[in-house]
Amino acid sequence: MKNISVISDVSNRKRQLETTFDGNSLKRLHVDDESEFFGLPHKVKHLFKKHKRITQLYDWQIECLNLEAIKRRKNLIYALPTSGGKTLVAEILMLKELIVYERNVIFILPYVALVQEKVQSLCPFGLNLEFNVEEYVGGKGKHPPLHRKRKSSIYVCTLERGAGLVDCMLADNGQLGGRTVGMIVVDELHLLGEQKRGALLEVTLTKVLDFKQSKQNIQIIGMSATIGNMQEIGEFLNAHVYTRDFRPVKLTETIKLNEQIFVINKDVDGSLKSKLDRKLNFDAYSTDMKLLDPSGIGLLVREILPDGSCLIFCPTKSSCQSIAKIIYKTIGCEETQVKLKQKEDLYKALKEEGDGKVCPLLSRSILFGVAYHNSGLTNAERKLIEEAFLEGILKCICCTSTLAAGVNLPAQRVIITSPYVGRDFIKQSTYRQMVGRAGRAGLTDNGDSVLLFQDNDKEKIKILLESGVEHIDSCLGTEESVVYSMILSSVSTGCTSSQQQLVDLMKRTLYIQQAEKRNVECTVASDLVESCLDKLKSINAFEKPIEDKLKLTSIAKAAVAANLDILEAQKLYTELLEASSALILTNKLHLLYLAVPYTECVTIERQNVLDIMTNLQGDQQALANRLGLNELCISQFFSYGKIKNVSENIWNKFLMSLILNDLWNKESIWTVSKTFNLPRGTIHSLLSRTASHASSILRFTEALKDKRLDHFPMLFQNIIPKLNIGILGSSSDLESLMSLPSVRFGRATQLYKAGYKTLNDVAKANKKELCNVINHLPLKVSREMIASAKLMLLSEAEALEELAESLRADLNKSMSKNKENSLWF
Ligand SMILES: Nc1ncnc2c1ncn2[C@@H]1O[C@H](COP(=O)(O)OP(=O)(O)OP(=O)(O)O)[C@@H](O)[C@H]1O
Repeated sequence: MKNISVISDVSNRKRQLETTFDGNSLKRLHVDDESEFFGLPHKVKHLFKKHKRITQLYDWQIECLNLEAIKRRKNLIYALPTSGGKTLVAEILMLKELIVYERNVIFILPYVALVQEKVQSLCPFGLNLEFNVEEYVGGKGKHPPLHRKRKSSIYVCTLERGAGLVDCMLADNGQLGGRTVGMIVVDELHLLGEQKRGALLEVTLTKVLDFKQSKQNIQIIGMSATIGNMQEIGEFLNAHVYTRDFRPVKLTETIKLNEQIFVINKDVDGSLKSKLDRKLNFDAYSTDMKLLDPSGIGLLVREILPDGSCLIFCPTKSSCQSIAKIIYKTIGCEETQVKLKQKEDLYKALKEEGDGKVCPLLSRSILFGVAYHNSGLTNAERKLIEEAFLEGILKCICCTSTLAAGVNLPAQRVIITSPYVGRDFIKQSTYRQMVGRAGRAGLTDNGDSVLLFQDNDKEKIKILLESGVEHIDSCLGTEESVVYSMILSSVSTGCTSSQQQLVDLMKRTLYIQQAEKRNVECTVASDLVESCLDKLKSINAFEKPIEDKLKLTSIAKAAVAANLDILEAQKLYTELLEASSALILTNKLHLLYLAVPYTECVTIERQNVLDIMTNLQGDQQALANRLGLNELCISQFFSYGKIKNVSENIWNKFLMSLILNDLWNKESIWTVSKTFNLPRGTIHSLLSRTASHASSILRFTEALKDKRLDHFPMLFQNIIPKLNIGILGSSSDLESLMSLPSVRFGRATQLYKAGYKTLNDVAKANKKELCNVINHLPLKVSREMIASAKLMLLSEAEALEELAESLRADLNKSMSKNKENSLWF
C-alpha cells in the first residue's frame, strides 16, 4: 500500500510536510498563512471576495467548518434551506484538499448546467491557486483521466460521469490521473431518492465506502436542502450530520385564492396559520387585461417593479410561453425604457446563438424585461437568459420546475402559478426548492413567494404546507440494471471477487439497511446477490470461475469501462459487428445512427415521419435498406402508426440519426426543427445525449480490443468533438473557442469575428475589451472566460511537458540499458 496518512488537523500540517502522499510535496503550502482562512492561504479569502463578493462567512458556515468531525476527516452531510450558503462550505473544504493536501477531488452535481456553472466559477480559483479544473459532462472529459502529476485536479461531473470516475479511481487503487483522491463531494444529496439516478448515486457511494473502509480515507461530503431522514442517511454514509434552519434573507410565504392573498405561518406545534394580507387590486387593469390575466399574475409582478425581480413557475412547458405573453402585455410600457441598450445586446446575442433568428415571443418580451425558460430553448439561449436575469436586464422569467433545481437564480419574488407540475400535484421538496429561490443574499433583505391555487385544492394545499420534509427511500430495489452494474463494476475494479464479498457490499447499501430496519421480508442481501449473479451468469457476463473467483468476460469488462448497461453493451457489440461488415462511410449518417442511444425516443408527428421517409436520399435510403426499413415498414407505419418487422429501437434510432445528419450537413437548427416539427431544445438534448453515448462507445471499443472493431475508436473520435459542442455544422475554427465553459456558438462566432480566434487570444484578452466587442457579456463571465482559457492552455502545456519528461525518462532508461549491454556505446 502507498504512503497514506490520515490528516487530523490543519495544525498538523508541518508534520504532513514530511509524510506526504505518493511523493507529492506540499510545496504550495505557505506556513505563514496558517489559520488565516480555515487553514487556507490568505489569498483564498481575497478570491472569494473578488469572484463571489463574499467578505464574511455566516455563523453556521464557521461552525460547520470547525466541526470536530471535519478536523478528524469524518464524512459529513449537512442540510440547510435553499440559498443558505451550503456550497461555500464545500468549496472551502475542497480547496483545502486540493491546495493544502494536494489530493484530487471529485465534485458530483446533478445537472449538466450546474456542472458547467461550477467549472466556470472554479476556473479563476484554479488559475490563482494552481489546480486543474476538469469538466466531465456528456462526452467531455477523458476516461480514464489524463495523468496530471504537477498539480492536483478537481473533477466536476454529473452523476453518471461521476460513477465512471469512481470506477476508474477504484481500479487504480484510489488514484485518478496519477494522484490520490482525497474527497468526494455530492451536491443535492436528496437525489439518492430519485429512481435510476438515485440508485446509481447510492451504488457509487456504497463502493467508495467499501473501499474507504479497507484502503484509504476518502472523505465524503454531502449537502442538501431537503432530507427528512438525515440521521438514517448519515448512518448509511457513516457521516456526521449537521443541520440548521438558516436563511440569509427572510422568506415570506403567501398563498393566493381568487383575489385574496394570505400570509402563511406555522405554529410551534407545526399547525398551519394563515392571515389575510391583502386583496389584489385589479383597478389598474383594463377590461381586456382582466380577460387576458384573470388570476392577476401580471399585477403580482407589477408589485415588485421597477427594482425587484421575479421567477414565475408554470406547470407545463407550453404554459411558460403563454404566461410570458400575459406578463409582457400587462406589466406596463415603462419597462421597455429600462436598460434598453443591454436588452438590444441581449437580443443580438440571442440572434447569434440562434443562427440569425430569435424566437418571435422572446424578441418581443425581452424588450419588457420578460423571458420564458424551458427545455424547448437551446442550452445557449437558456444560458443567455439566465445571465441577463442575474444582471438585472431581465426582471421576470417564466419557467418550469426544472429551473428551481437546475440553476442558481435568486429572485425577490417567486410566483407559483399552479400547485401542479404537469398533471401531478406538487411535491413538498419541489415546492421548497421553488420558494427557496426567493430573496437575494446581499441585495435584498427579504423575499416572498405566492402560490396560486383554486378552491378545490384547498385541502391538498394545507397538507403540502403542513407536512414535514420528505424522507429519502432507496430506489435500488426497483433498479435491477443498477444492481447488475454494481456487481460487475466491483468485480471489474478488483474490489470484490467472490460472492461473499458481494454480499458484504450489498449489506452496505442504503436499500438493504432500510429494508432491515423496516423488517421488509424477502429483502436479504445474500438472496439478492445470488439471484443477480444467476441472471448475469445466464447472459454470459462471467468467465468460468476458477476457485470460486468471479471473472468478467471481455464484453462485461468493456461495458464497465464504458459505463454501459451489460444488456445494452451486448446489443451494441452485435450491432457494431454487423455494421462493421458494411459500414457506409460516404457521410456521417451511419456513424451517427450507431451513436444514438438505444433509449432515445423523441416523438415525431406521423405526417412528418411519412414526409421524411418518402423523401430519403441516396445514403439515407441505403442505410434504411441495411436496417430493413423498407416500403412495407412505411406502409405499416402509415396504417397503424407503428412498424412490425423491425424493432422499435432501430426505427427510433434511424429517425434520430436523420435529425443529426441534417445538422451535420449544416442545415440550420430552425430548418431541422421545422422539418421534424420538434422544439430546438429537444434537438439539442438529443445531441448532448448522443455525444455522451458516442464517448461510451469509444471507451467500449477501446476496452474491448476486438480486431474486428478496431476501426471504430478512430471513427468515433472524429465525430465526438462536434457532438460535444453541440453545433455539428460549425467550422472547426470555432471548436477550440467553444470548449470554454461559457462559450457557445454565438459567442464563439463573435469572438472569432473580433479577432479572438484561439484560446491563446482569449487568454491574453482584457476583460473590459471583451465586454465591448461581445454582445451581452457580463464582466464576471468575461473574467471567468479569460481565466478558463488560461487554465486550459496551462493544463495543455503541462500535459505536454509531462509527456516529454516521461519520454525522456524512458529513452534515458533504454540508453543506459544499451550501455550496460554493449562494449563500445
Ligand atoms: N457568507 C456569505 N456571505 C454572503 N453571501 C454568501 C455567503 N455564503 C454564500 N453566499 C451566497 O449566497 C448565495 C446562495 O448560496 P449557495 O448557492 O451556496 O446556497 P445553497 O445553500 O447551496 O443553495 P441551494 O440549495 O440552492 O444549492 C450565493 O450567491 C452565494 O455566493
